[in-house]
Amino acid sequence: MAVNCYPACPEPEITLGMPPHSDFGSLTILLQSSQGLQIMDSNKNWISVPYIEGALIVQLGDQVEVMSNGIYKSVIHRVTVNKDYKRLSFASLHSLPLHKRISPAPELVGNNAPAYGEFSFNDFLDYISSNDCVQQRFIDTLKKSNS
Ligand SMILES: O=C(O)CCC(=O)C(=O)O
Ligand SMILES: [Fe+2]
Repeated sequence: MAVNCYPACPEPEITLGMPPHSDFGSLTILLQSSQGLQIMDSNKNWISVPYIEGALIVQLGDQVEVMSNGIYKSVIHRVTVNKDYKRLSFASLHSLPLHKRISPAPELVGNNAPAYGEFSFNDFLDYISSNDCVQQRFIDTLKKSNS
């Protein structure tokens, strides 16, 4: 579980509360205290997720994208800030075990080559400790050129 706190910001137009990313795990279940979450659509436009009191937002993560061989995409999202009030979010992050090696399900690959390479949580940790994750997401490093 991650609890995120975004203080009110005097110049919200020149910063972000959280930069664009997709979550590493399989599923994220999120509760937000006010609007701020944005998701990227297929045309690369940012769409604000409406605030509905008490609603839980479910997002797919990178593990589902890889296991489904790209049939389901992980959600690229970011968080904006505002100048009037503090925002909180509670993210319940669901992931396969840390040592588990994850790869596209053969049933979904069919006769084609898999679109993603295999990875584990350790590979992900190595990547985020030595790379700029805003420039390139970890999942992009797993994509095969045939995808
Ligand atoms: O604050 C939010 O709405 C999103 C938080 C988030 O993306 C995360 O914890 O990974
Ligand atoms: Fe996230």
